[in-house]
Amino acid sequence: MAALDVNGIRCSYNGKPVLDNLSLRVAENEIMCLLGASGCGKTTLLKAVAGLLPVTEGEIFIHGHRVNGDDVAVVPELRNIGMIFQDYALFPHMNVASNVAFGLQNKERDKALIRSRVEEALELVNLAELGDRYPHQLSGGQQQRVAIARALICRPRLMLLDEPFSNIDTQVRMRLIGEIRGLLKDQGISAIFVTHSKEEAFAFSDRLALFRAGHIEQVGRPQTLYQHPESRFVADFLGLANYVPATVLDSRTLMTAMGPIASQAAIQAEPGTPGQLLLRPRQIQLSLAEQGNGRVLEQQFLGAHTRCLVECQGLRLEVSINEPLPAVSQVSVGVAPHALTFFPDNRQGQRAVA
Ligand SMILES: Nc1ncnc2c1ncn2[C@@H]1O[C@H](COP(=O)(O)OP(=O)(O)OP(=O)(O)O)[C@@H](O)[C@H]1O
Repeated sequence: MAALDVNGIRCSYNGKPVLDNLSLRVAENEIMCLLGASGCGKTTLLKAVAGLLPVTEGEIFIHGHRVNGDDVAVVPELRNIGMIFQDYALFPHMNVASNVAFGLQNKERDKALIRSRVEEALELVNLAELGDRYPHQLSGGQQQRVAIARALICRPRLMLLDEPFSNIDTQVRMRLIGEIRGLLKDQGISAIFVTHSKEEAFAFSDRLALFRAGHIEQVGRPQTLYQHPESRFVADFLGLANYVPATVLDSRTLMTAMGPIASQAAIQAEPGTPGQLLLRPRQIQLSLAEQGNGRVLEQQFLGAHTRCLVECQGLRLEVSINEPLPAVSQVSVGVAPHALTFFPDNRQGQRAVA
């Protein structure tokens, strides 16, 4: 059974539609990321799932139970959902333990039980020692952990996180993301996580849904979307993309200005079809060669890798290499063996075929 099933929902604000016939399924113990530009409807979907916004059409099931509709309208507090927001929303006048206990106090009267559940939740987020502190005495990362402990104390089976890491500085962010991901996995909690940042989406999610103006453009594993986007919109959103004009030679080969390029998977287009080959900066290989077909125009050493702008047969290619090359280099430009992604020119919306 899925943790969440959203079937063809529509939501609007003041009569203006924001989500249009949107469907999404989240499996048990899966972390799904909603990624997309500002205003495309990510938070609106979270609100609809949480029951904070009416759904005008469609169905929402949480762990198999329908939660919306004329005859069933499950209120937010009965949906067994934990929610975490960007601004942590901690009460400044309450210490950490009281902030964490807050979620449970409406549901539970046994004070000893509440105390032990607070301890358990604080231990899970590595804050066991800080129960007496107040929010202003904590770092951003620690405040976010308190917010997570407060959501965990009610033992939700589905967690909704709306840009939970955007106020955390970059040094701490990736570590916190790894920790929270591990925690959700250990506790068997499914999650939906909203972000603008593709790095966060890649690091945190099992699958990601890329939004575009109220609908989902593509959903799948982060690596699949990055390496095999179904549209140029997805390709461009997820990172730097080179497009090399190409023509299908046969089901395994494209002809380009750089010569024939072999694909490790079949290309689903007729021989002779013109289009664009997608090459990520890491999929292009350079080797120093005096008679090479390329020339390095620009280089930027960026620490973990070097960005290189290369001119090759009239094309300008963004390439990512480990170490900088000697200045004014002539290079031979090749393509790392992989299953090529090809966008035929005549397809509507430039859908990919391989
Ligand atoms: N309460 C509201 N009343 C009217 N319009 C709203 C309201 N909340 C959101 N909207 C509009 O609905 C659209 C979707 O908003 P939503 O908050 O879901 O986007 P988002 O993808 O989460 O954006 P962001 O990444 O900036 O948070 C936007 O055009 C927004 O202006």
